[in-house]
Amino acid sequence: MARVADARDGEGGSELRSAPMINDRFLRACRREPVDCTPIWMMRQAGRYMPEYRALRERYTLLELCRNPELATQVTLQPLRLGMDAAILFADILLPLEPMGAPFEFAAGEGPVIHAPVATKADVDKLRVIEPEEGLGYVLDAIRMLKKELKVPLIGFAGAPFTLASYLIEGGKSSQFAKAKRFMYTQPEVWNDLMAKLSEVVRKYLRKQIEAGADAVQLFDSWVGQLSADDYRTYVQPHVRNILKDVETCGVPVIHFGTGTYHLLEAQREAGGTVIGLDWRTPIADGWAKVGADRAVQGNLDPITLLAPRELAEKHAARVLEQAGGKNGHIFNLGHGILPETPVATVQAVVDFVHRTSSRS
Ligand SMILES: Cc1c2[nH]c(c1CCC(=O)O)Cc1[nH]c(c(CCC(=O)O)c1C)Cc1[nH]c(c(CCC(=O)O)c1C)Cc1[nH]c(c(C)c1CCC(=O)O)C2
Repeated sequence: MARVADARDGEGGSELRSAPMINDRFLRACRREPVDCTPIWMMRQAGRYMPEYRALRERYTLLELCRNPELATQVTLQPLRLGMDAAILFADILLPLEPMGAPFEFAAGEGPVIHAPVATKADVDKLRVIEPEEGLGYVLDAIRMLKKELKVPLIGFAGAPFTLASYLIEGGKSSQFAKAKRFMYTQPEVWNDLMAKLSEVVRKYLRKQIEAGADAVQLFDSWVGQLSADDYRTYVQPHVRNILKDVETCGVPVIHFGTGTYHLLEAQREAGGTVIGLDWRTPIADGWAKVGADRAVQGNLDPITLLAPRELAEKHAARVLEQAGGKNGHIFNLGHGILPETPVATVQAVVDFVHRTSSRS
């Protein structure tokens, strides 16, 4: 742990400010060390499927929850009653866009809406490469607050440049990413500038999250599976590599996540990451073979199986564990975020099932 503490805090006081960590099986698995049982957490584990989250959302908007460190702390802690082995900071990948000069809102039923989507070189030139304290200090405050409370590791995160650029250019959610890809093909130099600016912000932001106390960080490249392997290597990989190679020197695990990425796993591995995320389309054993035995893997239950009868969800969870083969270096997770209509009882059942059936003792 000394390595982690050193990298984390220039003031040398982070360990004193933190509550003692009692359960570190998530961090051990990230480092491919032996564990007493397979650790589990779930992407979007704090969210609308939980009644206590919905109750808070009646009083506050999503952005209000994110921007208030006390509320963000409270929401981050909510799912831990289900026995998760890690907490993920409550925030959103889009938060850096506003201080960079691209304000947005979450419109009911529509997802994010960027007020002025990026279309031209002038739009890219206007975006500011901010320092994280400038405009994102509330996220760092929430991390410091959480570290006083937590008995499990805290995961910080950021969006990867392709996924952020796709929201900026599309103006919101998209299915084919036609605007973003057209931009990439028709204005490759401007694309490169945009990716470089986003990467620099993300690199600094992840470093600051680690300094504030994050025990691991995850880079969400949720939509990068839309690209061919060639295009990934040309237009995206150098930027992701710049982020990951730098952040890896902080000494905490870095999780590199995407969906629909079976064809990209080798290229993602080259770009970096202590742990590579796999979605449910990729059998863990196949994905792990592509990613290499020197990396840990995270995944990959289909989130929709949590809407099935509990026994079936458990059967799918058993299959994930079986494919991971009880090897060191598997972190159980969903292949993507949990759906709002998921029954809490099924989440609880799967967490208990994974702990019970993967027990090494
Ligand atoms: C693409 C992306 C976003 N945000 C995020 C991603 C990458 C992961 C992924 O692919 O799902 C990441 C994210 N967003 C949120 C978290 C919190 C931490 C967690 O528990 O995982 C994390 C890690 C809160 C949130 N961010 C959002 C919610 C929905 C909640 C609400 O309205 O209260 C939550 C809990 C809103 C959001 N935020 C985003 C979208 C597209 C939406 C709307 C879609 C939806 O409604 O589910 C952008």
